[in-house]
Amino acid sequence: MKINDNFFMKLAIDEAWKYQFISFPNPAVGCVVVKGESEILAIEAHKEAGQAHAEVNALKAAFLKYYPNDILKTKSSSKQIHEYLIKNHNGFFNDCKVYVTLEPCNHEGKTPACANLLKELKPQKVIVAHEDLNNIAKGGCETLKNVNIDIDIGCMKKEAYELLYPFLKWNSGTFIFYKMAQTLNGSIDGSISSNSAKAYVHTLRDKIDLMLIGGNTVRTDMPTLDARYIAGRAPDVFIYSKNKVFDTNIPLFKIPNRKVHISDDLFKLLDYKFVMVEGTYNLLDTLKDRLDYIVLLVNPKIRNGANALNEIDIDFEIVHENYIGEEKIMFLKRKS
Ligand SMILES: NC(=O)C1=CN([C@@H]2O[C@H](COP(=O)(O)OP(=O)(O)OC[C@H]3O[C@@H](n4cnc5c(N)ncnc54)[C@H](OP(=O)(O)O)[C@@H]3O)[C@@H](O)[C@H]2O)C=CC1
Ligand SMILES: Nc1c(N[C@@H]2O[C@H](COP(=O)(O)O)[C@@H](O)[C@H]2O)[nH]c(=O)[nH]c1=O
Repeated sequence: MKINDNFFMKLAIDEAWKYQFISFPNPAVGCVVVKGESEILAIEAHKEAGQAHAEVNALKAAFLKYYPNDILKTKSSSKQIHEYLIKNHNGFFNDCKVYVTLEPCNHEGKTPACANLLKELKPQKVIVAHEDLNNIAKGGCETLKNVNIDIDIGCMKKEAYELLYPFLKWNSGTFIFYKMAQTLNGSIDGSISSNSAKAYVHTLRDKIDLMLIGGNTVRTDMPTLDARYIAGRAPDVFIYSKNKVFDTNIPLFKIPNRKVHISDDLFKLLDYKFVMVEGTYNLLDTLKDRLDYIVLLVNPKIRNGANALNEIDIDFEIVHENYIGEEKIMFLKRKS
């Protein structure tokens, strides 16, 4: 593979995908710092809303790579890191290139503006994959150009757009993704996922506004649908059902402060910004026109079990793929 801007930006994009959805309501963003021609000092991401942005994490990690015992390692809040680096950078970043998947923010929100930090640190070049479309945060590239920092915009823009897309959608309406776990041979019933994949799913449950689940799954599994693997918050639940008759003694109805909607009208979903559907092939076929992304978790085993319905016929594009332990995770969208 050629070591060029695309190579470094791909590292930033892949890092950001690890926190896709988990950074809600913020976008998933990744950042790589390279010293000189090709010395990679840091590959970082924005991990959670309220925590430091990708650039701040990457600039901190890059500095500590050269000065591992510097007092900077004790600074954890974004504001502290900004202030410390601005006072103590000593020109360290002047021969560095900073690759970031989204234009550095130009406004003070829960954390200080990344464009302001970069402006002070004066890296040799900032390479941005996608401009910020958010009216409040945009303008970072302009700020950097105004102090003569070399800027390049548009490196791996399509891939950066797929990364940014959930954020654009939940900011302007409702983002809906479908989560399905299966074995290598496509069976979907019983316990499939490893504990680490289940913990990942519970991390998603903790972040979403609403979970949609089919009526038959509720009757068959009598599920809880909480985030107990990570001691997280249980989302509201929408049971998609025509039948509408359920035993309300099952655990999902017993969670305090949870709203449970039982309906065959999907209009209610639009009251929520971030929705996860947990289901399998039948429901996927029914809901396919409404889904933004599909998250498929494939456990590397083959075993007897319930499988796909015969009539299903959907083509997907793989937007991103990775592993959670031994489990394959794929982010898919329907081919248009
Ligand atoms: N591996 C995984 O990730 C998951 C596995 N599962 C497994 O899947 C199996 C169940 O799958 P499946 O039988 O497909 O059941 P689902 O509950 O996922 O989907 C079918 C149900 O959705 C409701 N539904 C479908 N179309 C409509 C519509 N147009 N309007 C309103 N409601 C509608 C119906 O509920 P009703 O009958 O109440 O009207 C129907 O029974 C179980 O074994 C469960 O363990 C389930 C989720 C995730
Ligand atoms: N078995 C299975 C999943 N099944 C989903 O989890 C629900 C059970 O949730 P809870 O009662 O909270 O444990 C079940 O009804 C179905 O929607 N999901 C996965 O990621 N991996 C798995 O192996």
